[in-house]
Amino acid sequence: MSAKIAELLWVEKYRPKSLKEMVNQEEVVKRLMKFVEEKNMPHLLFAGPPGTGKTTAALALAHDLYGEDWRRYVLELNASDERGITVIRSKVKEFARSKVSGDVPFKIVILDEADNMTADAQQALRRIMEMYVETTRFILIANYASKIIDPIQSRCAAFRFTQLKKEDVVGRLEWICKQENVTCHGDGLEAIYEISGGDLRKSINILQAAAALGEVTISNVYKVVGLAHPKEIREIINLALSGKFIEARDRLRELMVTYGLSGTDVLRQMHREIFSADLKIPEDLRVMIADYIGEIHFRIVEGSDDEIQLTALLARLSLLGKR
Ligand SMILES: Nc1ncnc2c1ncn2[C@@H]1O[C@H](COP(=O)(O)OP(=O)(O)OP(=O)(O)O)[C@@H](O)[C@H]1O
Repeated sequence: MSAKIAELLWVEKYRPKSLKEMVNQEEVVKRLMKFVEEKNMPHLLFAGPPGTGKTTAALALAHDLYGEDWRRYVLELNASDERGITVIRSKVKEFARSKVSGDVPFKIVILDEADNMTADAQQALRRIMEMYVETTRFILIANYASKIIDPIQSRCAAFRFTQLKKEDVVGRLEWICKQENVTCHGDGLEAIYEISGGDLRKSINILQAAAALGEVTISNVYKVVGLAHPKEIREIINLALSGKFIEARDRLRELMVTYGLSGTDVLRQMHREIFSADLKIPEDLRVMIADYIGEIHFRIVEGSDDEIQLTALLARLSLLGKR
């Protein structure tokens, strides 16, 4: 990626350069720092959910081992793009050929998305790892360690990355806003976390898109991800339950046009709101609505008309409210 693009994308701009800048993943960072201290390490396997810092940790480890010049000693490959094991073999061969200088006696090959390789390709990879072990260490990155064949797993020290916690994600987003001089609101940042879970890459991308609309408010966040504000969904449910069927239907139409929502988008959001403490309705009502949503969802997926089905759902809610 060119330096210019990296500067434009906040995920790259704010990617920690050194291990000590990583957010959370304390156990992992502590063990990696030991390798830096000893200037030695085995092959490594990083596994865990997307956007939790696996690639970042691999690059930061290289930075801390080799210093500012680290890129000379690192070969980054994407196992799923450059699928052919022959490509990997020839690139690694070429890379491992030149001698390492300095006090770290090996270079590093980072193989991203290693779990997308077929078992055969992994067998070939294992042989490559053995062949160049004198001069090269591999860092394999995967979402699922279980998809990596046993012989490779047993040759690697395994590191498990965990989903980042809410306070970690929100804290990091707040810090980025400060660096960028962007105004952010607490509920906007929390909404980002709700949408992206502990995936910090996704969170930072949403943050940047929302900031481009001015401020990071909850409505800008929902706008950029193409979802309705949960409050608006709850209002529609409440309108229907209180018998204001026509008004509920008009609001729903408006919402779908504004946010470009499909029938299943609406149902998914309604389904989420049914479990929200902010929707003040008795539990037996939640049970019935959840049941209706399931039925309507099935009909839409089977090809029934979005508008007719959503209107039917609102009609049922209106009748329920009249019980
Ligand atoms: N633990 C973390 N500390 C600080 N920033 C992080 C962390 N995890 C992720 N990020 C941010 O998210 C971006 C993506 O992270 P990274 O590429 O390391 O994810 P990954 O775990 O390798 O994900 P994937 O499995 O999708 O490749 C980074 O550029 C960085 O800005």
